[in-house]
Amino acid sequence: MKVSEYLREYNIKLLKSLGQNFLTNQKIAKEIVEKAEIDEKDVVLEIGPGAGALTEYLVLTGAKIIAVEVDKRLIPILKRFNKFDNIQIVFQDFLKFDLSILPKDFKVVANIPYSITGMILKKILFSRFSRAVLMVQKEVGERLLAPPRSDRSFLSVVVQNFTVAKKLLNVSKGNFIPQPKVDSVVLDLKRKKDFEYDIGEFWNFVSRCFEAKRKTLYNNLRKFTDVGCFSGFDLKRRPQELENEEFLELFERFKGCK
Ligand SMILES: C[S@@+](CC[C@H](N)C(=O)[O-])C[C@H]1O[C@@H](n2cnc3c(N)ncnc32)[C@H](O)[C@@H]1O
Repeated sequence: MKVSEYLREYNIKLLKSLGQNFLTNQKIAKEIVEKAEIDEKDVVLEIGPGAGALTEYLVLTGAKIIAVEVDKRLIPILKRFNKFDNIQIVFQDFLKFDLSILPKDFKVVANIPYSITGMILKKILFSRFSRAVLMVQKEVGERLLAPPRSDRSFLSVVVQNFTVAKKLLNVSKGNFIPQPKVDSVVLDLKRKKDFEYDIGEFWNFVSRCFEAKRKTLYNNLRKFTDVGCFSGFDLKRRPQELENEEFLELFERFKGCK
């Protein structure tokens, strides 16, 4: 059955507040799962399975799938997966879901609710994931991948230092019901095994460097640390102008100085 038929059969009206734009194009769902290169030894987290568009293909990989969905109205639609013994569907708010129960190096494949993208990303990056294939709003995805000296945020710097990040697919808004206002992209975030810092500390540091994006690094840093720690560094630049590696260097200095 098609996604729209399931929704009609169970009389479910999709909610904007839960970011419920369901993927209707099965070819795209299949392609996303193929590009995630799942094998049967993997444990895969799906956030927000919705009516199961991606789940259909995830379950066929033979991997162990844990799907976390907040909307219990979708139980009758998702119960069709009960016949598979490699999937567990948990009806819970993902933001309250305990990721520490998943084994190290688990993967994430999800078309996430856009209104909580930042919180979802934070939770994934702070976990023991190895790779995340995520559909996000195009503008958000492009900003996450934005290089130095373009319109980027602290999250672009964190994501690009902590993972090898690239775009896998463009997905236009016509492939969803209801149709969202914006297009989407699918990102591939592969954790860098050699990132040697505490992600929480690095996250806080970079976010403070970007606190006032239009101000210089000097002005941002002096609010929380001794700028003397960064001697020899050109602090007259704005945070968007630095290379990713320069943030690692700044962070090293900051830690050494504390
Ligand atoms: C963009 S839809 C994607 C649905 C489906 N995966 C697809 O591709 O068609 C986002 C899904 O996330 C669910 N969702 C929203 N907030 C959530 C939360 N806090 N925890 C878990 N699921 C959530 C929504 O109910 C919805 O099913």
